Amino acid sequence: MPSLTSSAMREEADAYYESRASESSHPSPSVQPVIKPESDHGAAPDVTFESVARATSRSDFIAETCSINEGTVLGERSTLLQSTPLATPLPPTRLSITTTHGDIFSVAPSRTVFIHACNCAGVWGTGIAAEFRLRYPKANTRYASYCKKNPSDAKPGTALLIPPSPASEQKNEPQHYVGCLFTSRHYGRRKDVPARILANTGPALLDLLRQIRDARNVGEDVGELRICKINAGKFAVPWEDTLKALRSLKLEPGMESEITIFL
Ligand SMILES: Nc1ncnc2c1ncn2[C@@H]1O[C@H](COP(=O)(O)OP(=O)(O)OC[C@H]2O[C@H](OP(=O)(O)O)[C@H](O)[C@@H]2O)[C@@H](O)[C@H]1O
Repeated sequence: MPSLTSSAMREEADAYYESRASESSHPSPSVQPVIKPESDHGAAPDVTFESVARATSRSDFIAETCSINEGTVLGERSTLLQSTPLATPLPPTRLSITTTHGDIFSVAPSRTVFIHACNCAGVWGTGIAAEFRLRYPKANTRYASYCKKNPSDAKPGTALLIPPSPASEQKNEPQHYVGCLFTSRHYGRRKDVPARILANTGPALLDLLRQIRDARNVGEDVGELRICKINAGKFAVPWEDTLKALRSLKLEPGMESEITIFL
């Protein structure tokens, strides 16, 4: 395969990435190829179309380009990499899910976020919600008053991130967050139908991830995310359906992507 000129290669690279972007659900990177015009730095890098085709992202392409040109444009390599932010990998756009068995509350590091499905009526009645009520009474009070005082905010498809209580800090107890996903308006016999609960689940988790991102952005130390088999008990939604909804979630930039499900 003959070598391409840098402008021809830029066109090949653009065409290649445009076709990849249309095949994939990942957003197309808003970056430009790093190869400079020949006039910028003398001889064009000796890059073939195979190096473009081998690369799976533009940053791979840069790495590939640099390694191919070791010895010939090595002096320029550092300039290229320093002058461009392109080597940063694309942020994950899907949840990275780890599953484990056991008690969600066992041996949890400080700052862990425990996530469960909630109704919008302010009641942690039975199931794992009752366990939350006993373990985190202050969080229960906060959740109940949020639902009562802000009925227009506590809507299905939203979430509430409850920070650790200051009292737990004073008593030197573990500092835990509670993440409430409002997946059904009511509970018991008035709970929403499974299809509605499922439709609320993705937006509720995204809202929680937004709140976590915002808290971290102002310097809060929000730790790992743990979630139970939400919706699968009292809400009577088949677990596989909820898992599918979690897997298909599209994350926004800066959102936490790692989550552990306790089965
Ligand atoms: N320690 C533990 N570690 C790990 N997993 C644990 C566990 N303990 C239980 N689980 C599992 O956690 C899943 C969720 O099952 P749940 O039935 O609780 O919740 P859900 O999400 O279906 O429903 C929400 C409504 O439940 C309540 O409703 P009430 O108010 O009583 O009307 C709330 O208030 C909401 O409204 C089930 O797989 C359990 O095996």
